[in-house]
Amino acid sequence: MIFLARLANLRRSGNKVLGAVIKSVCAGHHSAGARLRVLVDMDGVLADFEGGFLKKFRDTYPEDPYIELQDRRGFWVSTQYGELQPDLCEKAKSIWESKNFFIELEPIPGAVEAVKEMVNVKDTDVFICTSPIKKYKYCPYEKYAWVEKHLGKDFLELMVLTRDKTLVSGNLLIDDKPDISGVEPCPKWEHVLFSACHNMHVQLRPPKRRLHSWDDWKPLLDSKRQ
Ligand SMILES: Cc1cn([C@H]2C[C@H](OP(=O)(O)O)[C@@H](CO)O2)c(=O)[nH]c1=O
Ligand SMILES: [Mg+2]
Repeated sequence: MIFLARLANLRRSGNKVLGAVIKSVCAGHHSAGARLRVLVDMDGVLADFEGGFLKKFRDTYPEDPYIELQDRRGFWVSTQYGELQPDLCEKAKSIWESKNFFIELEPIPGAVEAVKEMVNVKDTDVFICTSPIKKYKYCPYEKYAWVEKHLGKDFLELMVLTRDKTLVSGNLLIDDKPDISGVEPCPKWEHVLFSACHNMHVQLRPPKRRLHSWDDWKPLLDSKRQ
């Protein structure tokens, strides 16, 4: 703590080299030889929340308008549905608050294979970092059940359920939510935005980058080791 306070003082006093070191540590840079810790988000990255939502919404409310996946904008589904027609905000929420919504989500293409391979990569630790919804009756249980079903029992050990991902330390956080904030102003990880229908049009401010699909995960991890 004292060391960090001194570093912060040096930074304030304008020491450019140390300032850059602190900044790079804050940006999730990785020192050579150390293990790489990768936090993998669940909905929108491993599990197809958007596809599962649209299917169940249309089945449940066949008379109501809906938004095609290519027309989705903004992270929160209920916000865009509420803009389309006010009553659709609550109807949208009713879908992911229902029993079997989370467990029945299909895997995102390539996700299961990628994560199963990633856990066996040398010097790499993988955790599944996911936020449960506040209506907790089904969601937390079903998230565990989904992981067991698609990835296997051993992966239950790797689950981190939190509403605040800034509290979790890692080198990389692969997540489809464009803005991830919380009580920690300087999270350890570099957030890499996983491309999803709702964030395709979001312009990233450099040096922020994307993982366009699971096809590209190996070069991403390699880039953090250099
Ligand atoms: C309400 C809502 C939740 N979610 C996901 C994000 C969180 O999971 P995850 O952290 O695994 O991506 C979870 C709770 O908000 O549901 C969406 O992706 N879109 C939404 O509109
Ligand atoms: Mg997500």
